[in-house]
Amino acid sequence: MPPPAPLAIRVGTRASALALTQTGHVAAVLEAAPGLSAELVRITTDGDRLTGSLVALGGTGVFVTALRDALLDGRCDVAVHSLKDLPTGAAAGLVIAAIPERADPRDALCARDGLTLAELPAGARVGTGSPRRAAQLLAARPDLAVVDIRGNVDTRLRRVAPGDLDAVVLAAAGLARLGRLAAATELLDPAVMSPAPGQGALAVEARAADATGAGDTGPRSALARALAALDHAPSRLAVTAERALLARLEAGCAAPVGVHARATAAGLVLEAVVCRPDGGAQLRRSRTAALPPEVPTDGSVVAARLAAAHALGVELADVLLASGAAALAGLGTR
Ligand SMILES: NCc1[nH]cc(CCC(=O)O)c1CC(=O)O
Repeated sequence: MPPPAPLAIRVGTRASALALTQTGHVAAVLEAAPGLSAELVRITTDGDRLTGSLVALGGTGVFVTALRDALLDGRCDVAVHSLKDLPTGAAAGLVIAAIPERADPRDALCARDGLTLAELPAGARVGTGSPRRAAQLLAARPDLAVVDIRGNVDTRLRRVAPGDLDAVVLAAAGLARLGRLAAATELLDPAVMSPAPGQGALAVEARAADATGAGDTGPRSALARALAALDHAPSRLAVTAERALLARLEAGCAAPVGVHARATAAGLVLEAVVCRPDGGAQLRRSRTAALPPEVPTDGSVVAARLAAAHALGVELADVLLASGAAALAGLGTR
């Protein structure tokens, strides 16, 4: 008998250069899995169509709602998102089936003439559309003029030009995926510029029914197995803590909140900042959780480690809330 035709997986993606690069990586992994082939399905989201500032668009979900709708009505089988654009609230019927190995979560300063943040002249004009980046820039350098910008990575990089901006701040991961990391003049220390929750990570979303059953033998389980193999446990652990903090703070991706999780010998260290939008005040706090020792093959240990990471995010959020984070950053009011 000839081998069965591969199961064709339709991979939903936004059509930006960054999204196509990210999705291409995931599609290539699925294509290489036994029994699968992959094709891209381009979906236009509100975040691509509308040109207002991100804050005015309402923040949460502008880049993902159309992709989720396409998954739910069967126009695609998996959808690839930048995890930091994915709202923390669960979508009924969908799961984050894989979080591939995370790239560098840091933000990058892309300045003229190779300048670093400390070297920018007084009053320099720095572009970002992110309240989180704006507030931390101003906290580090109150003399800077922060300019609200939008657009894809290349559009933003082009704004660094005589008579326009002296610098922009972009995610290092996005620059790297586009082959533009050379434009970075400084990778900003998270102690100065705490990244967005989940920055640098991708989320592969799928219908719950397709992502379970990795142990079965039917054709559908080939997808479940491939997604499980694509998942990177340390990355999922880190972003679980970061997103638990974001959810507990009731902060969207447009909130002036930064957080960064890293694994150390002592356990998972979570460091977060909540800023007043003008950068005039910020709360920086950190907590560490000792995790149960890793046993990758034991599902209950994996679940216990994720639960501990989630609890760490909630705990650190509560520390911040007890210190006045909600009033400082205007959380829960949008
Ligand atoms: N909101 C836009 C967006 N979503 C994900 C990335 C970069 C890649 C990543 O963080 O994974 C970017 C661009 C940027 O912030 O510079």
